[in-house]
Amino acid sequence: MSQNDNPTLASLPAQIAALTETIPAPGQSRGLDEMRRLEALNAARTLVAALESPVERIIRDVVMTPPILMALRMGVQLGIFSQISQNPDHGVSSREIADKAGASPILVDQITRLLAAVGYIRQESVQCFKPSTLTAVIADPTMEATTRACFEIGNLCAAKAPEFFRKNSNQFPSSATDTPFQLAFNTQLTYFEWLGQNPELAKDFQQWMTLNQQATSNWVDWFNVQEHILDGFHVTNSAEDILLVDVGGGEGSYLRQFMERFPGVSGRFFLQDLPHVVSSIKNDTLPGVELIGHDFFTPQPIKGARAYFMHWILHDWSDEHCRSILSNIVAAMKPGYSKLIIHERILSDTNGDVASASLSIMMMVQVAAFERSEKQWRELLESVGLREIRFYYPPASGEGIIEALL
Ligand SMILES: C[S@@+](CC[C@H](N)C(=O)[O-])C[C@H]1O[C@@H](n2cnc3c(N)ncnc32)[C@H](O)[C@@H]1O
Repeated sequence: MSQNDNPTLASLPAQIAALTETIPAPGQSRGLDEMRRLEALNAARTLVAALESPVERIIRDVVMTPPILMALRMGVQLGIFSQISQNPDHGVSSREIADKAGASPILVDQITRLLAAVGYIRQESVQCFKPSTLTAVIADPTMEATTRACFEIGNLCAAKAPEFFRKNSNQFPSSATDTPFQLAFNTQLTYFEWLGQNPELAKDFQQWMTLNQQATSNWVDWFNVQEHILDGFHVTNSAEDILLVDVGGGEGSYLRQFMERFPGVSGRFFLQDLPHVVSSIKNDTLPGVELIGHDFFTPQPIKGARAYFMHWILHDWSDEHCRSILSNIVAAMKPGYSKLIIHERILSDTNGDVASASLSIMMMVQVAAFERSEKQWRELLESVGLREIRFYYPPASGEGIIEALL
């Protein structure tokens, strides 16, 4: 019996289409719970891998990925997503997009053709487009900023990486001032020093941080903050009641999340980051938070807090730099009381996930750093005298919590 005679295989396209129809739209009340959704997504990816030939897969990754990324970046630059999402009923023509952007119509045609083919916009008729489910999402200013930041910086570093590694005999970058980033941007500055001199991209970068926070599971919902932080908090009704210091806290999205989840808890909250970041935070966006311009390579000025929190800080630095950052916090911690709370990926030693492995490569090519496994975290924290190191994993996937005491 040929495969075409096998009734199960012959009806495969119809079976998959019928199954697809049963999946509720995101946010619908009878939607899948998050665990089930991720399990189903993995199963669907296995199905695609079974159907796609190896050569098709390789061509998709190697040949098609760069133009798709470029079309997404150009979609932002030409205002394609915002225009189409603002005109859901009538749709927008290539000519209208070109006129508004001052671009040549044939350039717009090139970009819209690919964007429609990959589902970011929907083709209504010849050269006329309406929103798909992705259009309004990518037209959001945070998402557009993320697209710019990841393309302008991350993509360029990745593109320069093979040349960089050829020149350095394929060794892991030895310092944050000698990575594909410096080659790509022809600079001797580190990534963060360079951002300090490029305010537009620095703003986009902080938006990307906010997006990451919105897109990943919320640590205050799954980590037992009450038991691990609040229950042991000494309240003396004095200026010494410091609950949380967010070290390198960016624009404060994680602090805001904490305060919204636990409104009314007593104690002081601090946000620290480089002066150019802190000074860009608008006063009314973080009520109740004390802002401090602080370089975490210098002594920690806030002593004896209940918790020192860091998200996406240590993965930006080599072990040597991390020891310096950590030692400054350790010197401020009250033994047996202050907790270090690190919110980062914890790499598994086998069968790693795509997101963690990709982020680790991004860290390597931009800042000579990497994501860490449990063993690497433990060795790092023990090397600065921390103890009672515990690991907590989110319910589905994403970033964990590493807790330590002095
Ligand atoms: C990857 S971002 C994470 C920001 C924030 N924790 C979040 O998750 O949204 C790293 C942060 O470290 C800050 N940073 C870099 N070097 C620093 C330094 N020497 N001292 C203090 N903050 C620094 C950057 O400005 C940036 O906001």
